[in-house]
Amino acid sequence: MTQFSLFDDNEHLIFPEGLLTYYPHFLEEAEGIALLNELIDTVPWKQSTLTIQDKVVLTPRLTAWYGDAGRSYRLSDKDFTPNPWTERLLSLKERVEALTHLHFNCVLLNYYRDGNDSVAWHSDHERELGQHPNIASLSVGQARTFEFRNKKDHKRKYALTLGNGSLLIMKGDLQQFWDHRIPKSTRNLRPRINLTFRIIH
Ligand SMILES: O=C(O)CCC(=O)C(=O)O
Ligand SMILES: [Fe+2]
Repeated sequence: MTQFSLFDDNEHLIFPEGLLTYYPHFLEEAEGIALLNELIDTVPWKQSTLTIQDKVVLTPRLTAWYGDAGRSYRLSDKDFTPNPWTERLLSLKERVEALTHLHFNCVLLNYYRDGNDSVAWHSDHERELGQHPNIASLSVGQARTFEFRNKKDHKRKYALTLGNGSLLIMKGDLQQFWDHRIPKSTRNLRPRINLTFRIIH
């Protein structure tokens, strides 16, 4: 398996090195699509709400958490109990760990049903994730654009396409200095599921 830094050539002069590692073919094409279909059918998907300027709105995607049994997690000052690991998700976690030599105790699944689904600008920089969280992000299904923007200088912006079966490792200072998002698209997009393996302390 080849491993390469995303922002080679000119771009790596601007984008700090060591913040991202991208494996375009962590899963083969067919395995990615099989995983997509299995997860669409078997995961207890939920659509949560968020409050924007005193208005309660539905999150524009479906989500599910899985994690180590027997403990609940605290994230963004909310307590939640994850679903227990399934064999499939545990074996994916172990493959990611074997490749990256990192360790994870939970996974957040995001299901983007079509181009209307999205995640807004944010960083995963919660106290519970630690100062320099390593997050492993596995994507299956429809390729979607993933954008980064420097928190202080919004003109410093990068985009990359996260394809079916790809694995993106986000590490170091990335969450501290950069926001990321999956923008909506007016194109007619097929479903995509993203799995972010994390450690919650
Ligand atoms: O779907 C993606 O690739 C990103 C998801 C994400 O940023 C998150 O769950 O925090
Ligand atoms: Fe994120």
